[in-house]
Amino acid sequence: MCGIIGIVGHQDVAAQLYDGLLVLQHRGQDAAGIATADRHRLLLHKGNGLVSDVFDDAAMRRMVGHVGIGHCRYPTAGSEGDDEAQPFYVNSPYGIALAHNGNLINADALREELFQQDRRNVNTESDSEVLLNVFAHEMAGLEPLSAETAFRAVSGVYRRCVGGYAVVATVLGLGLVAFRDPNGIRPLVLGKRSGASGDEYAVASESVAFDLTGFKRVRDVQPGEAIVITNDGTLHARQCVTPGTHTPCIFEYVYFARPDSMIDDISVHKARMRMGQKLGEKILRLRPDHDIDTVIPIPDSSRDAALEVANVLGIKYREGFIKNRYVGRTFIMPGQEMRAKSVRRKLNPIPLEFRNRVVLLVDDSIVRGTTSRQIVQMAREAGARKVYLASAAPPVRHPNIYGIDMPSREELIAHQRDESEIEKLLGCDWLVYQDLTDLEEAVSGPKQRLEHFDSSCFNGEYVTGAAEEYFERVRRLRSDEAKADRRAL
Ligand SMILES: O=P(O)(O)OC[C@H]1O[C@H](OP(=O)(O)OP(=O)(O)O)[C@H](O)[C@@H]1O
Ligand SMILES: NC(=O)CC[C@H](N)C(=O)O
Ligand SMILES: [Mg+2]
Repeated sequence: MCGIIGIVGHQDVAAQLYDGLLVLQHRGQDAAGIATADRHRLLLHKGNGLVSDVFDDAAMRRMVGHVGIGHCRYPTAGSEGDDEAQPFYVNSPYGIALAHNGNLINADALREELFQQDRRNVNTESDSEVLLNVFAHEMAGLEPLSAETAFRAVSGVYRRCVGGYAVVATVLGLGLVAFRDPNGIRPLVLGKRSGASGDEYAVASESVAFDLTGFKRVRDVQPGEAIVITNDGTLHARQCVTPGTHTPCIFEYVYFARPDSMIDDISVHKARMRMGQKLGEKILRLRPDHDIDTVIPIPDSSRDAALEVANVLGIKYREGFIKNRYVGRTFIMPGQEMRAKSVRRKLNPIPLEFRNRVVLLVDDSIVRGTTSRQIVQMAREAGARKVYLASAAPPVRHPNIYGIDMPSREELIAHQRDESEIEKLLGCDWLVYQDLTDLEEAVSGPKQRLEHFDSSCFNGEYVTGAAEEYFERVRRLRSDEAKADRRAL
């Protein structure tokens, strides 16, 4: 799940893009990049690493221009190489830089089509470079360069690109173009700031990016909608395709997004608290006479839910695991060996919170089981009498194909296993998962703001459709085994 941001201001925007990327860092730790547009040039700096590693003072000083875009990457297609860091750039037409959050599921066919039919070469394995070339091809030949022509080009992208995508692009001589896939699977939000020189606009994956940069959240970009902010700061918006069913990715609320973000007008923090409430109620239904002494969250992402589980059960909430703040998120690391090592480096128990107690550990989700397996073991070694485990999301049984790197069913601990088998594998005394209807209701909230979700990793229903060969191909290219083989080359 990458993070994207775009700003059109009245002064140089690179420093603000940098600040925005810093707070979107949780969405992608592998690579980062910024492109700014001067009057006659696009300036681009990108590379592998955290935002703070990729940019130093010298790099930042070069990045002039009052329009720009930024990206932090969590690879879901192609390689982890720095040539696939984003934004990507094409010089024709006009000079366009583009950054993308999501995944195209027809990238191979498009790549072929671009070469054979549009005479364009995509020089990496990245689906985002494919998307850029489709957009560039659709822009080529449209005159004059204006918001109108950009909207027509985005309509062309919608006709051709299938999958989950939220996109920011800067077009030299025009300004900023941003759009969201027809099902609104990936998030994109619009912000505004009024200054002495007039209004300034920003778009970002999550509203939290605005907090640090002084923008106010205006609204979410709608599924199938494009926004163009021209160099003079004028905002244009257009529905460029008949929207499909709006199915935002439910995993954003479960894990990816920061709790201090609003996505599709829903507070992630509140959604997680409601997940905890529902989960607590389910535990009470299943075990009215439970013997739990303490509820312990698995930091970071489960905290909101765990606190509410404790409230519903009416028992103590204790921080039993201390997180090393210098270790990043383990789930979005590229290889299983690195993920497994990082759990122990990242989390350490406080034994007195475990000794002789019956503990209920709460996590937001169990995907490969890397975290929970080790955490249960740590809780036992720290002296817990019994270790129960609760997941605020249902079992993850299906691959994600819209921008989360869960390519292979075989890597998922819940694949072809029932809950008692998973319980044994994780080594806990009792395992309880949230039900999908409860999760969806928790996110939707009392105002029922959303009716449908992309819950494909839980129920195997893919809103864009996907052929079995696609899953096979993704598994072949992106399983942990395939990635390890590539790294060994
Ligand atoms: O079953 P797994 O494959 O281990 O994946 C699930 C775990 O990974 C994530 O944590 P992560 O460490 O990435 O980030 P966090 O600090 O935000 O919780 C998530 O919150 C779960 O703890
Ligand atoms: N997680 C994402 O949004 C990834 C974007 C793109 N598919 C890449 O791999 O770079
Ligand atoms: Mg976690």
